[in-house]
Amino acid sequence: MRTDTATDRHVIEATALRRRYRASGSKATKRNSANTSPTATRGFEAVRGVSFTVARGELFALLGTNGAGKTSTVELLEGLAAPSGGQVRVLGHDPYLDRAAVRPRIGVMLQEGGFPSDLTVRETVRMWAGCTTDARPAAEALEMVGLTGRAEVRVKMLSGGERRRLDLALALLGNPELLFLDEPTTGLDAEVRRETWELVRHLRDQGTTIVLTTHYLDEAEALADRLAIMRRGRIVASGTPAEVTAARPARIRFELPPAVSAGELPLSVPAAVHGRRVEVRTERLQEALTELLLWARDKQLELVGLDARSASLEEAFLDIATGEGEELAA
Ligand SMILES: Nc1ncnc2c1ncn2[C@@H]1O[C@H](COP(=O)(O)OP(=O)(O)OP(=O)(O)O)[C@@H](O)[C@H]1O
Repeated sequence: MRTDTATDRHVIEATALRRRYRASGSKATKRNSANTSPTATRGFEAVRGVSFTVARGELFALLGTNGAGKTSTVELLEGLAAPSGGQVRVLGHDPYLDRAAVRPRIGVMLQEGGFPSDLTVRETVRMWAGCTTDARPAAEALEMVGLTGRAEVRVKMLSGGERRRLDLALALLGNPELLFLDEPTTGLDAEVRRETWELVRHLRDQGTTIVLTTHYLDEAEALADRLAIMRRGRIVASGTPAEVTAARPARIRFELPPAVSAGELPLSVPAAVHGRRVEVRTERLQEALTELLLWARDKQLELVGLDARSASLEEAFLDIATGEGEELAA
């Protein structure tokens, strides 16, 4: 019986987490990687004091450019490596030291599953099920990811997208409370991507806590309850997708009406004019838009191509994750 209410609320608690890759030959290795760069041989701190929590039933996305430290962080949560500093609790346990307690309760979808390619899909799932506590039936796992019709096909004959779905089926076998999805839709076509999103939403709605790393910002925007953006080993922005984008200016675009010059636009709306295209960037979208529309009505002008929208997560991400300036607060 679990009595710890903080644990019930927070499936993951990471506090000032650090991870340093030591010089070559150390035990601190990263899965699927054999980094022999000079940086790696000198030792390199990939995670530099990261703190966050993930609540039960929440879908939390970890974003960042290549090399930001996402995989290095997630591996600490999965118990694949010990942190070099800070603390991590997963389902109330240290995932590295208490791996036996944590592992049966989590599902991990790796970036590259790496299973024997001569086995069929069904054989692969059965083999994996043999290593999984209370595995769900193979047929059920395949049905969930839409691979039922491919059960007798050898893994080496699968497309890249089908392999990702097989990876997902394996991660779901143990009916995990906590699911780690590492770029789950890479290589999937648009339709299968949407189906995967539906499955992920369904799992979340059933109460599965999900940690997602992805390079697709529309995926994070569509799925995440909360997200964190990493840059150079630190979390530089976090919150709901709406909170992360709210701090970024919205934009309004339209065609400058004929017989109107740029100088005649309402002054309190600072606008950039390129040819006849007008673009307004503003942190007060509603106010600026109202002012513009009232001005247009007053002048009886039609604003052709009018398009007003809040910043997308993609715009916010590019601003935040690739920014070269001072580090933003987490
Ligand atoms: N085994 C290793 N030894 C030394 N440095 C490493 C090792 N593995 C990763 N790194 C470095 O740690 C940093 C973070 O890498 P990590 O893979 O965690 O980033 P990421 O955000 O997951 O990137 P990606 O989106 O490309 O998967 C990178 O600079 C990387 O080169």
